[in-house]
Amino acid sequence: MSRVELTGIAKSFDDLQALDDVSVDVEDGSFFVLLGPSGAGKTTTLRVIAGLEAPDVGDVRFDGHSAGGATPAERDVAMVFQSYALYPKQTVAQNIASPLRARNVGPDEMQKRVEEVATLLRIDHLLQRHPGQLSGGEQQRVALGRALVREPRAFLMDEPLTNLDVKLRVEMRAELTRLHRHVGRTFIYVSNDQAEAMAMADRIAVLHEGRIQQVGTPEEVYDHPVNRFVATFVGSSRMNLLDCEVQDEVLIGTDGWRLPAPPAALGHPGRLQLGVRPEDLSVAGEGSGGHALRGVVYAVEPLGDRVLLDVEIGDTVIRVKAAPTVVHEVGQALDVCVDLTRAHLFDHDTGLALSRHAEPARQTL
Ligand SMILES: Nc1ncnc2c1ncn2[C@@H]1O[C@H](COP(=O)(O)OP(=O)(O)OP(=O)(O)O)[C@@H](O)[C@H]1O
Repeated sequence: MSRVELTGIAKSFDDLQALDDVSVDVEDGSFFVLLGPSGAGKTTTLRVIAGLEAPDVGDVRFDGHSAGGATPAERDVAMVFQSYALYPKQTVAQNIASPLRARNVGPDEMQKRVEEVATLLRIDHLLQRHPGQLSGGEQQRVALGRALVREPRAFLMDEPLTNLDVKLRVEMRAELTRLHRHVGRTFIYVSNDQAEAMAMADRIAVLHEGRIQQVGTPEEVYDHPVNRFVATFVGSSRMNLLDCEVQDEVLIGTDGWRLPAPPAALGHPGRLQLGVRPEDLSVAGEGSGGHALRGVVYAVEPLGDRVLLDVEIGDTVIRVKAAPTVVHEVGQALDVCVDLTRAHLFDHDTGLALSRHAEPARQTL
């Protein structure tokens, strides 16, 4: 059992507020990702959970009991870092066994547990090697093995895949989710890579400048971002933002375009931003209908299964994921169709989403 709750955590380093009123509830056995850019406060949050950093304000609870002044060892959590921190002079088997040696586990039991963990991580053939004889991915598995062998109540992982090459990262993502299902323990995983978070998490907490922006399933943060930061941080291609305002049930773009105003925009005075993901845009005449923006192709990036088009709409360049079947050329004029049922609206000044998901337009222009 290990439910981890943070309530109203604040932490400052001198005059820098690293965490501000951070509250999250991590369910027992879930794969919870703390996602945010560099400096957002992710590692500090993990260190507060581990007991390596004392919060100025707030409480950490494990299964409903306050961790108070409990030491890291008393909290019984295992940390895995991006640097593997293996003992270079010890074999893989000795490295994995090191937490058990510290707990005076007998040699037979120790060997059995090390072999079980090594089999699970598919490094059982490497047990007699030293870390210097291993690839980065294998070293990371040994570091995971050392955390797994003690069967802690929760695993805290701080960007453990950062040092691996892209292919290995993707492979290890799948390994970690398999491992999580197998051990059934709580994983709290820090990442600045939204794709990693989307692929692995049961739930994601998006952190920015020390504050939790949103907590939800990957689908919730992707489809219903609560503000512009979450909307643009989550997604492999950045969400397009177009400045506009609403007049008489029409969204009027600063760049001169007009679209039917989604209900959420009606009656909202002042400046807005229309947010549309590249996959919710298409080139007119390529199959999908919708309301169109007139533009000129600025750049073309073929990806094989899709073509990324940068299109100038007035002074704004937006990105469109287009079908690869039609050839597009720089300078070509075209109409970009907007799927308004998938569009988002933000208050220009506060960045807050007007509605969590805009409804289909009420009128057709
Ligand atoms: N011991 C410390 N002393 C002073 N400032 C610190 C300390 N630890 C963290 N900070 C500052 O607190 C802020 C949050 O740091 P933290 O390491 O938690 O961010 P992060 O989201 O994990 O970033 P990264 O992805 O770069 O590791 C940063 O501005 C950082 O410089």
